[in-house]
Amino acid sequence: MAHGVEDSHTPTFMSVGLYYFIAFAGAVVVLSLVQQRRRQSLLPPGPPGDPVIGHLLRMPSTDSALVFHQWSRTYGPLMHLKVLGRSMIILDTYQAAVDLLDKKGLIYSDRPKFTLYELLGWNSYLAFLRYGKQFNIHRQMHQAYLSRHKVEDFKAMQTQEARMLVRNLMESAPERYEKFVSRFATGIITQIVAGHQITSDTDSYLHMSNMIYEVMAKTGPPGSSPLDFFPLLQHFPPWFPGAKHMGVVRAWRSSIRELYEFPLRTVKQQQAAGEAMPSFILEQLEQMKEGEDMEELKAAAATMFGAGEATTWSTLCIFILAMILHPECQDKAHKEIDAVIGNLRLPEFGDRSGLPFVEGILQETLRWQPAVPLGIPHCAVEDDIYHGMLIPKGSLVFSNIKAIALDESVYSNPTSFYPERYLPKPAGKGEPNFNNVAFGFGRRICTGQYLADNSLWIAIVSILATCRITNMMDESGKIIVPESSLTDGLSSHPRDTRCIISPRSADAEALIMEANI
Ligand code: HEM
Repeated sequence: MAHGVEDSHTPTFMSVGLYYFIAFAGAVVVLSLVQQRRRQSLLPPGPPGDPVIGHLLRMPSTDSALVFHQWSRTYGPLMHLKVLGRSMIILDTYQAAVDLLDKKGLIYSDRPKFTLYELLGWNSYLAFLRYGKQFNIHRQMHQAYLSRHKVEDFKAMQTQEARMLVRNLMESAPERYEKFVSRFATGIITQIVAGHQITSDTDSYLHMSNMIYEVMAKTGPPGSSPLDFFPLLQHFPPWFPGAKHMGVVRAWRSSIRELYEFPLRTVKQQQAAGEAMPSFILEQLEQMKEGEDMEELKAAAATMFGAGEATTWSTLCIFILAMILHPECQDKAHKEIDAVIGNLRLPEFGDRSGLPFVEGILQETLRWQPAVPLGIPHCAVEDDIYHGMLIPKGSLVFSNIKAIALDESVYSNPTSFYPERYLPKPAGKGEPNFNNVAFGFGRRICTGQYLADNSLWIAIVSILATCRITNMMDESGKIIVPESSLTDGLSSHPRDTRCIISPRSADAEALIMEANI
């Protein structure tokens, strides 16, 4: 072979490099496949999914929390689902929720990006904020005004509102009961947030709360819209498969913005006229400096409305449903109230510790049909290992509150409504109260829990002390027994609460009608 002429079989520097590169790339691919396999094998168990789309087509269209709980019976307390490449982890037991969301708050306090809620204009609602500086500001504002200590100041107002609720129920036709319960829930929030008392059906705040209920009912559990998994769908018309929630966005977005603007605008006008009542907004305005940005305050106030009304309203409607179905519980509550309070006065907060059965009714209402059955998803900010299982960074982590309520190892006969279960043994079963579950977990636990607890208790005890809730009859005189099923939304609501609410006695009626409200 002549010098300087390359043998075509001798590898050149370039081709050697190419071999090395191909070998290296191959090794990387193999290694990442091995690693992916290993990660897959570490994921919590879950039902089989489809290629690429995962469990998208298998997601339940109703009763998601219950369906997930049924699946968890096969796959265990930590279940993994995947939708369009995104991991979802469903926590089926109290222990798993506490171990992850409470004890590992640094990892599990974020929220995922909720594309649907962003499109609706709810992106700066505390409940949907990512974990960070803005979250800390909003959370601090809420906690300071709704702390266990501060909510003591609202008890007198809540008692008044509860008595007004009972008077309205006694005087109104059955088809208006739910409206008055909603007015009670909204009325408490408007007084706290804006110092505004609702006195008529045409109140602007009632109109706004109806809008929120409607939007919540039409958009399913949080984080479950196809838009959340596939944001490109926002560019498609509502008739396009998966894009139906764009119809809700288009119809309601501008009205939702009004919930941000209206409360602050009105309180500022009242403040200028020297007529503003004490409220969250007024207190914040008084602490703010001239020219300070108002957006955070608007969002924090709007969140209180959004998060506080529908949940309280739905829980009280669940109580009414439970009472229709369980007259024996009403009888026991009546006996307890008569023995402790008598029939010469109405209940007050000071009576609470003396009424353990009524307390059981409240706890059982929260447990029997939780109003927020899947909580609001948390998001893992880094990979985590729990009992040898991998929870990948970015996973949506749901605490299945409904499943925890149905845990037979904690609650005997869990589907039955049985307030005695909370009484200490031997009178009851000494089972744990549910208010440490119903309001969620960790650093994202409900900021309104103490306020809500008081609103629910005073409404429930006031109704029980003065009214009897009975079945309605149809035209043929047959008793209507409502089904105990709930809608599937950010908060769930009973589908049927048809009943008759009437005064328990002439004395009870007189007490309510003569109360100084
Ligand atoms: C019966 C009534 C209520 C129930 C059952 C309820 C339940 C819940 C649940 C389950 C969560 C999710 C917690 C988590 O992520 O782990 C939550 C969050 C929240 N709730 Fe409530 N809630 C009620 C009433 C209220 C009220 C009256 C307010 C305020 C006035 C309120 C404000 C909030 C806020 C701001 C969040 C989000 C907290 C955050 O993301 O940091 N809630 N609630």
